[in-house]
Amino acid sequence: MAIAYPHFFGSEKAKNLKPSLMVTPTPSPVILSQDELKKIAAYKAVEFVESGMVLGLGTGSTAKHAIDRIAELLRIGQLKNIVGIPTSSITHEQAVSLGIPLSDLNAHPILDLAIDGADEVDSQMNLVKGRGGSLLREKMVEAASKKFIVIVDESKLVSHLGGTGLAMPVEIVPFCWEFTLRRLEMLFIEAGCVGKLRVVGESGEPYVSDNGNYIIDLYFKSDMGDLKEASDAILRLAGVVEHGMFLDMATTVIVAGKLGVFVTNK
Ligand SMILES: O=C[C@H](O)[C@H](O)[C@H](O)COP(=O)(O)O
Repeated sequence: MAIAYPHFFGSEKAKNLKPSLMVTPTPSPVILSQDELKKIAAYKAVEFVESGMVLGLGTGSTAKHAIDRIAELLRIGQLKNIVGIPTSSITHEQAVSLGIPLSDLNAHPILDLAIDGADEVDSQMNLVKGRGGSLLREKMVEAASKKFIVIVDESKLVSHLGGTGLAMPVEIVPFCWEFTLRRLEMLFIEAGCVGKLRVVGESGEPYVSDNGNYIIDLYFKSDMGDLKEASDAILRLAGVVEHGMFLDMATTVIVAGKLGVFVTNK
């Protein structure tokens, strides 16, 4: 057994986690692309899917591989009677095109398992999600799942959330969005927080989520502090719908990297 990424899942901070098991060594000296690593993690996660499950279907380039694999196993009869709950319109479209039977949280308020990617994973299995804009539906579906497997390539591992200089997304209502953006920045003034309205490409037009909302991407110059306090403070702001920190939600993280595939459970 090998401890995966000792500075993350083997660290003092992570002692509530079961040691990671390296389940598959990556064939050496093959150099795998990031997308190939995402696919390896996704396929490993699908090994946990059983016939008859109600499944949360994540969003993004990693989750897409998992959905392709689930559809393939359904087609060849290795999986049966799966019901998928999609976390975005794009995942809904992908699943429909692959013939995966779908439903929603109204009909299935408790899911057996959700599988999704992440933008950042820390040593406590806390996540940043939503750089693809789907954080709200993802959080609703994944919070309703008995198990939530996160699938990432090793580039997503971070020592603390928001510390990569990359975005921590917050979904807000469009009404007076600049006001909400300033309030968000004020919350984290000591961390040098700068908020930017997400726009579509070069158009300058606001990106609109599946729920008709805008996304503010928060960038931090230094640590945003206690994550639970940060989460509560963001959610207390009127105008905020949800944020992309997924705290204490993942039950398993599957990391594919240069050394192999590692599965860590809570
Ligand atoms: O909104 C997007 C989702 O949270 C994705 O799961 C996340 O951005 C990771 O995406 P990817 O697998 O493409 O890196």
